[in-house]
Amino acid sequence: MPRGRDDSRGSPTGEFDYVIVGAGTSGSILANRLSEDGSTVCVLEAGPRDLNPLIHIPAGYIKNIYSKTLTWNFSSTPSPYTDNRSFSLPQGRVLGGSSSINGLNYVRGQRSDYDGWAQRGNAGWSYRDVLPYFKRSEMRIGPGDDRVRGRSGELPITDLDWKHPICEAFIQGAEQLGIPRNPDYNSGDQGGSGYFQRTIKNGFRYSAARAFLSKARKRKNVDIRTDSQAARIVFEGRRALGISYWKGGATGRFEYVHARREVILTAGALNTPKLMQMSGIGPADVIQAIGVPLVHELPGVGNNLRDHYGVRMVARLKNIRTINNMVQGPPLLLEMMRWAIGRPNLLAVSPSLVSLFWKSDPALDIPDLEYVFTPASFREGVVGLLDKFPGMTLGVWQTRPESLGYVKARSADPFEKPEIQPNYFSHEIDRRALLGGMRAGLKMLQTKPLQPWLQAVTAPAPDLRSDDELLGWARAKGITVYHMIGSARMAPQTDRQAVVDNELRVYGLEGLRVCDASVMPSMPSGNTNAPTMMIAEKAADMIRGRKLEPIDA
Ligand SMILES: Cc1cc2nc3c(=O)[nH]c(=O)nc-3n(C[C@H](O)[C@H](O)[C@H](O)COP(=O)(O)OP(=O)(O)OC[C@H]3O[C@@H](n4cnc5c(N)ncnc54)[C@H](O)[C@@H]3O)c2cc1C
Repeated sequence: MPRGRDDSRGSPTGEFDYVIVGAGTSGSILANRLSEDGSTVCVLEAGPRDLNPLIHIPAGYIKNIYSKTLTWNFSSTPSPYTDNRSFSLPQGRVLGGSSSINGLNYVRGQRSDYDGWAQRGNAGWSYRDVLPYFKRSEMRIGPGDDRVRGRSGELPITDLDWKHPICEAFIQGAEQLGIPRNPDYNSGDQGGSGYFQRTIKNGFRYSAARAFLSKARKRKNVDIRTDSQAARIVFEGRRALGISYWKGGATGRFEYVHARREVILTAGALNTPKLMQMSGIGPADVIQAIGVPLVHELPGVGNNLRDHYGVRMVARLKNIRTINNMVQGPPLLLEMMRWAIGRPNLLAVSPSLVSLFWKSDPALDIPDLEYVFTPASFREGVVGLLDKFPGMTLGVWQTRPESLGYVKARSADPFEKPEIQPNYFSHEIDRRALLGGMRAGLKMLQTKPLQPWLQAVTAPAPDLRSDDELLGWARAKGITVYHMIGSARMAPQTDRQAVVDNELRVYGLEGLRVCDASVMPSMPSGNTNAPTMMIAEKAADMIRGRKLEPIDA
């Protein structure tokens, strides 16, 4: 019988109060919080344990995002808006999920992101409501206003300790363009530039698994099952009863775990909608096409997928050593030694060092662009290899994209990859914003403080400066920023695309919630790990019938 069409549930392997599918950013937090009071929790994770040392050394990022074993190896369907290119879309497939392979930058977004979620009918998700949940996870090490920053959570957030003159010159140059320094872009007031805050402490990456799951793992009431890939949510009528899954891959054992209270989906914005569709929840045509019985029609499952789409502008430098020259050959040994003795070093930095949030149009009242700056540059057309000469890179993306994509299961086989169409750059607003971002970025790369070292801007090439040329370059060279969200959208039931209510319960069904990046109603203005953590923290309280007091700050 083909995989996934097997009507049996699989061999029973016990029952728990909660069954969580996916031990990534959100699943790790939920496992930790839900087991605090003695409730029993089973966590199913398709990937392996996080034993690979490159997960834990921040510089390992550059290898692991291309790992065949630690990611899902997904790629996008080509689209004419991005010159019919297919994008590699890595998602973590290991304990910690994408937080084990991500770029380590901690960014909460803007006050108006969450106020916007509430205004669109999602009561309880305004900035004042979500702020206590951002704070609860966080162990901020460094300056910050304690009204908005957490000090006693599980996740260390540190400042960059490795400095480079080009970074300072870039920030000074931005100041000369009227973009102020911002001492804390996570304070609720995002505009300006400064250094990224990172999920790194003492030279090590703090994935959600390291920060949260490691605590849950020590409890007897928690069972973490790796190499266990959910194949189907099992229903009795409209109630989710448990999960059928493959232990040990496609040739392994087919098993079933029962949930006494709830099944919680935290498989990420690509796998959660795929699992729902394979379980008969989603758009009727998609369910019919994959040949599984329709359990509940929800047209929004898999739709409303958003991601950030950005470009990397590059300049060649002279008379200075940049990261390019410091991590190739013998200088790398020096950095390794510095890492080993706990001195500031290049193995313990996030891939992007300087942050800058600004506006694509001066008429806007809040930033709509995120810039990431690093004194390093990649070889043109070569994945993951740095230039041999000194260089600097300024990436930019529009923070709140309007382009909408989708995810569709291609069959009922859990091991078949889904069709993913992000539709990057398909919306005019996105193209206008990125054009403004490129124009401002080119100025930022050529300010007076950078002149002593600047040789030439090499990408986009100097002969590409008209609107059409820059947009053409962005279409041809743009990249994913790996921030998939929105494919199981939280919205009031009056919205035809709504998948979950404001307590993250799946509409029309019982005992089933989605608590990961899929539920975001719109893109927060920044990277998505911190907002996903906030969602999981809040979900844990909703499930337990608790609530932290809102904070007015
Ligand atoms: C390369 C990369 C770089 C990034 N950089 C940053 C950054 O610098 N800062 C930032 O804030 N954000 C960043 N992000 C985004 C951020 O990491 C994600 O938004 C966040 O981790 C999403 O959390 P999640 O819980 O929704 O999903 P994930 O963390 O991806 O977790 C999903 C988990 O579910 C498991 N799973 C999936 N399907 C199944 C199944 N059927 N059965 C069992 N288990 C399953 C997966 O293996 C995975 O472990 C980056 C992401 C990537 C991929």
